[in-house]
Amino acid sequence: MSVTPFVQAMLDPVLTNPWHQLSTWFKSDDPTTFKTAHGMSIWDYTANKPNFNNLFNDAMASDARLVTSVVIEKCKGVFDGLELLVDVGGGTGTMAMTLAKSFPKMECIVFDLPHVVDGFHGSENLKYVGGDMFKEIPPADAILLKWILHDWNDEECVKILKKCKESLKQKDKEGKVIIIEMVLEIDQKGDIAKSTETQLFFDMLMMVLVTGKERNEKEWGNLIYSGGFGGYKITPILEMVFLALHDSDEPNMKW
Ligand SMILES: C[S@@+](CC[C@H](N)C(=O)[O-])C[C@H]1O[C@@H](n2cnc3c(N)ncnc32)[C@H](O)[C@@H]1O
Repeated sequence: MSVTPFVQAMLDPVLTNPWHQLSTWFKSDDPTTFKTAHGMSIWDYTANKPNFNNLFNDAMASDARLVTSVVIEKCKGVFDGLELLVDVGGGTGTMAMTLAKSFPKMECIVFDLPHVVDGFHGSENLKYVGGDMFKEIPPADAILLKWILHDWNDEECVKILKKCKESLKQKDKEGKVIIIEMVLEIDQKGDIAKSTETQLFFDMLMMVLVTGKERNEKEWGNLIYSGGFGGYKITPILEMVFLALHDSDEPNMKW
């Protein structure tokens, strides 16, 4: 399992140039340093530059390979019994493919921007659907958001979570949103945790490339409740944290 594609993408001039524009960005009204450097958002850039689109999607896929196996090993119960899961912003489907194989009774939909999923073919229980998560998410009884919310500011995240809630409501049963993200941590003695340096680097990366940020538990809680969800449970995996939300007012989630 190699994360070389991830490192290659991070070191590509398209992603390193924005770091050199910080002072210009600071004096401008641009939402991101990426926009100052390239004149458009990273998502418009991937739509317009097929080579970069491939590089970025391969980077995400290599990271997904690493995380998926751990998620399935440690959190199998989260997926047990689900009938239809939509991986929102699921890229080229690395995570959903593994989930579809591991849970053959569960239908999986990879939902992403059309230029990301165009040309991909699914299998018996895996489908690719192109669309915009700010407009409509296909109906599901579970929604997966892996490395999605950290790309967006609070207002945008609340919009995404409300769209998730609408999608879950269209199915006749209680649903859940499964979020794979990091939670910024400070340990019980008030010292910074081992992974804090990496987490803070990712926080800066989000500031440079997109409108998002990394969040601590309190910030996650605020987002989750503002998105209309009544409870959540956090399960640590690797240096990341696995969060699940319940589509109910029940604060004590179980699985
Ligand atoms: C950081 S990547 C995460 C990809 C994948 N979930 C993973 O962890 O490997 C964010 C994804 O969100 C997708 N995305 C961005 N804006 C979107 C939108 N409006 N609707 C659907 N997907 C979107 C991007 O195309 C990209 O695949």
